[in-house]
Amino acid sequence: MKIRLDEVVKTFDTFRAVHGVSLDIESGELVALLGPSGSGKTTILRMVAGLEYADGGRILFGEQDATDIPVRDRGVGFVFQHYALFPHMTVAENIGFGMKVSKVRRTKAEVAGRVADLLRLVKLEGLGDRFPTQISGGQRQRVALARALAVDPKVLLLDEPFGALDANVRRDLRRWLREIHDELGITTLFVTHDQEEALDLADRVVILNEGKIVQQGTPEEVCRAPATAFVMKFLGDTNRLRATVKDGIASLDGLTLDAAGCPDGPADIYLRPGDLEWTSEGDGVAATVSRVIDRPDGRRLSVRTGSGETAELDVPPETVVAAGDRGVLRVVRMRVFAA
Ligand SMILES: Nc1ncnc2c1ncn2[C@@H]1O[C@H](COP(=O)(O)OP(=O)(O)OP(=O)(O)O)[C@@H](O)[C@H]1O
Repeated sequence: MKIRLDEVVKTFDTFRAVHGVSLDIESGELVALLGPSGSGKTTILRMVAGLEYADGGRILFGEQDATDIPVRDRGVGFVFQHYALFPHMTVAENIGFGMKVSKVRRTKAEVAGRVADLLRLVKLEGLGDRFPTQISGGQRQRVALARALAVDPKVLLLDEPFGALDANVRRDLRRWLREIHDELGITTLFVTHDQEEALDLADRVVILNEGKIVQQGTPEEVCRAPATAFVMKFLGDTNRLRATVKDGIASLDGLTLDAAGCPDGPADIYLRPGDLEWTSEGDGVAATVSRVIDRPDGRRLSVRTGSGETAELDVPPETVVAAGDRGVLRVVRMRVFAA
């Protein structure tokens, strides 16, 4: 099922939470809505679900205007952050619940067969008789997904489904969700404020800020060519160094860098920790190491430049360096935006 949002607007009292959002989600695509808290992600998801009405623009399911389709006929499955499993029902009863209340009539044996298939799909065979309090948080979210899938949704909506789980469980669950998505091919809209999760999971990432889409593209596109300083900062660790641009050339502590397309005047140079190299001499920005932080996969240096700005960069684990060392920051790649 293809979904189209066309200039969708949502206002709560006087506060505009969504400002004319247009977005196409292709059939079978997994799209992540990514943005900071309050950027309108959940509101957009709720409008697609029919739990909230847009007060401007249109939402289309296929060719049909969604406002003409009652919520229960939209064929939407949901999973929310806080597992809304029924505590007094077993795992199997939770998964089967939607089928029992559905318009599609199924015999007891059909429901039981489908529940068994879903338990296998979400790798919870043997746990059907447990109650939600007798399984882990990650297992509960898998039950919630099985319950959402039980009624053969055409669209799957997931709102921070792994938000309450610890980092390792989250990583496992998102890889697993991706596998399930690849197997079933259901059009999926996934809300998260976690960049790593969005980039790891989605075919396409839609980045929101203050109720507007600021950029959308494949993970590769948004990582390689962030459209604005906001996207650059939001997608991961960055250093910002102040520079001046004149005729497409940025000057930074005596170093000149290509800034084609950036208007003359003050500018910010953004560099990720992996965009800088540490050398003892050569072309670059002179700096002094203020701190070395050891990590399993390398060493992170905090440095201070000659003009007093700070930056962080990563060096291989075997690099011999200590606080107080002087050296040069070599710029491997960078982005420049007008300040
Ligand atoms: N029912 C409501 N009444 C009034 N304001 C609301 C309502 N729902 C959401 N908002 C406001 O709309 C804005 C967008 O909220 P929304 O929940 O969509 O953001 P979000 O990006 O999902 O944030 P989070 O990651 O914190 O869940 C926020 O400023 C929020 O306070």
